[in-house]
Amino acid sequence: MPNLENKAIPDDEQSDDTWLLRGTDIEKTYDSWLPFGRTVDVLTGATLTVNESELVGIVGGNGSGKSTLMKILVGVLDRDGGEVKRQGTIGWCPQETLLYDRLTVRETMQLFGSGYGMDSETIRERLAWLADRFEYEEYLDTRIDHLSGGNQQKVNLSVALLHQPDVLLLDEPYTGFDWETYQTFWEFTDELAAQGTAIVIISHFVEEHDRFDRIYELQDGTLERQQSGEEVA
Ligand SMILES: Nc1ncnc2c1ncn2[C@@H]1O[C@H](COP(=O)(O)OP(=O)(O)OP(=O)(O)O)[C@@H](O)[C@H]1O
Repeated sequence: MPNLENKAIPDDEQSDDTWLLRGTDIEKTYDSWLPFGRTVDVLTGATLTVNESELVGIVGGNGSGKSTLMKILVGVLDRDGGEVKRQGTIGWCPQETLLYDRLTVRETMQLFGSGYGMDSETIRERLAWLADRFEYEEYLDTRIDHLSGGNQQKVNLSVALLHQPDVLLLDEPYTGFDWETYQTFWEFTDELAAQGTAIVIISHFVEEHDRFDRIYELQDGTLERQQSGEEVA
């Protein structure tokens, strides 16, 4: 295990009382299941801190390990080395929708909501609010496998938002959104950040970069801090 005690954290990320998510020296190798198959060293010491009210972007080429890192930060994938610390509740929107085809949208939210420990009335109210905001009220009794890809993605995102988590981890959450929904998404994330939510988004588009407080590029298994759009301007 790496020596975590001596790991330097840049000054602007040190604020001990406001951090909600910290990953330090995260390492991950995928072993091949085949006898002579290739092992992939995806993460070799990735470090980041996300504070309250921050919108942090993670960029990087295809296969650089962004989804792997996010799964480790969420806690759904084991790491080989390093440390992850979380404060508060987590909401995760995976790149591939993790929904049950045969459930309706309403049943999906009841299922995840009760998993989060929410009561039925709170789930109903929150779903009504999200469905109105992302404009899918007419599909609440439609089965997931009968929804369009964009509407499935809205439900996937809503599952992450349902319990109003303290930390949101979103893996390209707007894939398939139409322009209006895409704009709603960014307005909404700005509102959440203003209310104190810490948000991490895996992003591919350069045009989005000035929306972030901080951007990290994942390259060769580690995270390098990039200049955000505002800092460049
Ligand atoms: N379960 C797995 N077993 C073996 N290798 C894997 C597994 N999951 C991912 N990989 C490999 O790990 C590397 C990183 O994958 P990952 O999905 O984390 O990258 P990414 O940056 O999110 O890619 P993209 O931008 O294309 O979504 C890739 O080479 C991928 O093939």
